[in-house]
Amino acid sequence: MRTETVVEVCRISKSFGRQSRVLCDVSLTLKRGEMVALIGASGSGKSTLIRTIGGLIPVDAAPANGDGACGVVRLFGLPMQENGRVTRHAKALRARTGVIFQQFNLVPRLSVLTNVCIGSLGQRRTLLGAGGYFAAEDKRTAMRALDRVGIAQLALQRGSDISGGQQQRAAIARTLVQRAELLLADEPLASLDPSSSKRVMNILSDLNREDGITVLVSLHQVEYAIKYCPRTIALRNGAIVYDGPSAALGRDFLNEIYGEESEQLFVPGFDAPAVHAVSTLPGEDVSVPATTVPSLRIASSPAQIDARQTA
Ligand SMILES: Nc1ncnc2c1ncn2[C@@H]1O[C@H](COP(=O)(O)OP(=O)(O)OP(=O)(O)O)[C@@H](O)[C@H]1O
Repeated sequence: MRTETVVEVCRISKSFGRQSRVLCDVSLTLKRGEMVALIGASGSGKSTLIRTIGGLIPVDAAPANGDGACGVVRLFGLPMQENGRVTRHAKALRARTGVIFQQFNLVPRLSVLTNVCIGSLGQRRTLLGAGGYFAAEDKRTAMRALDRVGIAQLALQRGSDISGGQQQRAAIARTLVQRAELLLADEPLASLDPSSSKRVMNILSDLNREDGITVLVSLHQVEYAIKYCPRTIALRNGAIVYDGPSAALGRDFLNEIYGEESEQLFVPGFDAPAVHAVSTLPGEDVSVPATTVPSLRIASSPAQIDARQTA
């Protein structure tokens, strides 16, 4: 049986106003059940790529001369973006896609429970009843989701009164209530301490393995990519410079890709472990000794990357 393609990005570029391009001819494919890290130095285009995949900002229209570019983003086989426009499928596709931002995920003055209940709005065909209250069943579902991410006891606190890590966990709970099949997490660890970061990554990893949710998570620190994500896509100046096993991302290799910028990607004192147990799809575990990873060339064209993905 062929594994379903959940995300297909075909040669997209993105510019803001007259600035030079922030994303340059980016292509990638994510299969159902993958957990993939997106790494890159500050300003490399990680957030922009995640936002274009989520249909939150339009990509540039493909050049009129064709030039081999197609400029399409497809989710679940349907176009989210084409011809420089977000398509009419966007609403339905967004309902299947959870997005977690670096911060400002919660409405501060609403309770954590209500914030999580908001995830159920995409499932509704009708508006909420008078007063905008959620039904008891919605609240029970939200409580189960909060329990799953370990913060059920905070349900009645205001969104503004819980810690950054707890806010990220509440945002993840909301995507559970939403029943998202694809989770796009844009630097969810950006403002968290190491212990909160590990907790958030463990939750994302559990959802990926246990529920088969496809996860694309952008990360500043490569150690989390290596520990939690079997595959990493690396951006530099808006272009993909590597797409392959995270196990290959040793200090030397990153230095080769990024030069001095690679220092931004490590926490001080970090050394890449020699062996990484990684899971490519739910239930499928493989151990990849770093020393046995074939010498990986840095991708210089989408064709090379595609060839590696299908190898
Ligand atoms: N709305 C916008 N208008 C103009 N420029 C933008 C906009 N959004 C992003 N940029 C620019 O695009 C480039 C890439 O930004 P982006 O936020 O995607 O990078 P990033 O890799 O996520 O960075 P960081 O890790 O610091 O969050 C930056 O130079 C940024 O200034």
